Amino acid sequence: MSVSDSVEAPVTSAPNAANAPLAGPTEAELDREMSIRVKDVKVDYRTIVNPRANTLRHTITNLGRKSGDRKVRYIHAVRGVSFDVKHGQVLGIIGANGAGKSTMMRAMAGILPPSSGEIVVNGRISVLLALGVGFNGQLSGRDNVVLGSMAAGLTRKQVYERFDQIVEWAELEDVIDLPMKAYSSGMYGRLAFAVSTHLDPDVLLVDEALSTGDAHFRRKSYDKMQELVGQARTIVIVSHGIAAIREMCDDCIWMDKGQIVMRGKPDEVADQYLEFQGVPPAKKSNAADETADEDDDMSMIDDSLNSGDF
Ligand SMILES: Nc1ncnc2c1ncn2[C@@H]1O[C@H](COP(=O)(O)OP(=O)(O)OP(=O)(O)O)[C@@H](O)[C@H]1O
Repeated sequence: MSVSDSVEAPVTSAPNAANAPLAGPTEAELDREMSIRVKDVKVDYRTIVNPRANTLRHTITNLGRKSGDRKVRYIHAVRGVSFDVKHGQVLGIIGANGAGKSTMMRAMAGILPPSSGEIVVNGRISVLLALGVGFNGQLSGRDNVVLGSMAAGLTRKQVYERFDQIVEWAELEDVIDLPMKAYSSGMYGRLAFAVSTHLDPDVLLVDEALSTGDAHFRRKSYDKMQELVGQARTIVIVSHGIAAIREMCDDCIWMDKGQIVMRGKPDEVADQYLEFQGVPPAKKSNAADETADEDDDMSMIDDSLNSGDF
């Protein structure tokens, strides 16, 4: 007979610390423990629409004129999204066009303030976005590397220590002193990728930037990402390249119409998402080459988008 069979616990109405349910971490503890916390975040864009400008004739005859009956319209891009990301987790965010993925990334990067809710990020962030935030085309590649790295929190000394490594990785030694407006979009993307991945970030946010450059650089970028994944950094990747999400991420969120539809293992979430999209079952592939059927069309679209986005 075991001790637990022979001895009955005293029945008491007094609170018993041993029997009390274990209290989970408090909000404040989670804020410190997690790498990223997104708490009931909403992001709205404010746009101006002219309700009368809905005909081609009206548009042409009133081109350049200000119309008196313009209306403000709010686009609810992110509608009450909550999730936590642990240190070292690699989270993929997938979803259809306009689902709110990039808006969510911009909010996490601190570029776009949420309309409501809260975002907590612990550690130094490095952001690699296909759209918008980038280098100054009037400045040389060299100046942009220095300014971009310092803006991300590196000291002048740290920047100089890493400078050669960054330029060498991007293979842009010959053009580093040219103004960046003279760079091709692929060259621009290579330098952006090199800077953001050589900053030793605690948190790396990558939005549709894995398909930058030619085949050689895709492979290089993929290898660099794998290296960062191996270093247990927290990484959030937004991509239409489902093969890359499957291979690199250990967690995945599917967003639609500004909300989270599903969160789970990348394979499970990706399969559900593709089924919802009416895409045939996934074929395992090498993400570096993005040869999967499910990705081919999307990476071509990404390419064309990336080419003009910097
Ligand atoms: N600057 C902006 N001003 C107004 N509306 C915007 C702006 N940027 C995005 N939106 C709108 O917000 C919604 C979410 O857009 P977002 O770019 O976050 O989607 P996404 O999931 O990243 O899409 P995609 O896969 O096409 O890149 C869309 O309805 C879009 O039209």
